[in-house]
Amino acid sequence: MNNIRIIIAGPRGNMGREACKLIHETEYFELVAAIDRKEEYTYVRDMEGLPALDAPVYTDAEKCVQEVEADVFLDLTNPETGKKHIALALQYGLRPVIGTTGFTEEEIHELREKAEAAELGAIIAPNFAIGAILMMKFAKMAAHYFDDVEIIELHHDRKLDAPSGTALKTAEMIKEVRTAKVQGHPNETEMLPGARGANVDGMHIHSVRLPGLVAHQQVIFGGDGQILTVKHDSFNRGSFMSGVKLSIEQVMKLQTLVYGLENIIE
Ligand SMILES: NC(=O)c1ccc[n+]([C@@H]2O[C@H](COP(=O)([O-])OP(=O)(O)OC[C@H]3O[C@@H](n4cnc5c(N)ncnc54)[C@H](O)[C@@H]3O)[C@@H](O)[C@H]2O)c1
Ligand SMILES: O=C(O)C1=N[C@H](C(=O)O)CCC1
Repeated sequence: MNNIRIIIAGPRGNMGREACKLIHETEYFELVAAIDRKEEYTYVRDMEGLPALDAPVYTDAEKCVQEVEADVFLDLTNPETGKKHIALALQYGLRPVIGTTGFTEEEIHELREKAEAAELGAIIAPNFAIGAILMMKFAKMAAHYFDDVEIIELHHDRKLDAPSGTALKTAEMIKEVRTAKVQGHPNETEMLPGARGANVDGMHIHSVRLPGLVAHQQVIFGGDGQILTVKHDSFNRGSFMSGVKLSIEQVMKLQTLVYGLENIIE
């Protein structure tokens, strides 16, 4: 098998550091360049705490994809940059693996058309943790039997987006099978705006942000005399790396855009 040549954006972030380690430790992965915000580093090996990789560091993403031959563009930056990078990768014939969130349905549809026209694989993964994918799948399964559900997502207080991509994805998956219903008392009033959380098709999503947390979610279903809770916790960024590895491998075999690893994992 040929090496999979990877460009990473955001190598010094929490996720980027783990991903650089993963690439370094995987025999058939090769880091060919990194994209950083700071003009301070020449090679990845110059970055504190990162493996001794000779990949050059760019601050201009377009220059990077023009100059470096690569197969996969791995983005672990922020929602705004992730959107720019996925378009850039597809434009220059690279397969994007995007870990950032915040894509609308229309944006995903448009990007899928671009990927298919270019015959390129692309993956947008709101959550790379295999346990979180199973949590979403189990929640969808339960939604066949319970129409009343609330989602509580809990993350570290450095997170930029709310609700989380995982919570939105979970709500979308539940929506596919749940009988539409406005939940709670028909006359309920919020004494403080936002008290009932965000509303997706009558389901409520609550976002908690606290130091000490990493990424956690509970999906709570209520029925006559019973409650079912489906729960997942990521305690460190290492929990996401098996999904990052799988995504890099799978994107090489795809010719379309896949949104969510539940579409890849049986
Ligand atoms: N899909 C998943 O499973 C998953 C898991 C964890 C985090 N995330 C998402 O991944 C992203 C990164 O998370 P994190 O915890 O590592 O965040 P972080 O803030 O620790 O790291 C982000 C890094 O991106 C860099 N960056 C920002 N803009 C950039 C640009 N224009 N070019 C190059 N680099 C740029 C920052 O300098 C920083 O080093 C976030 O959007 C987060 O929501 C996804
Ligand atoms: O740390 C984050 O930010 C995470 N974001 C994902 C989301 O928005 O669902 C999940 C994993 C951690």
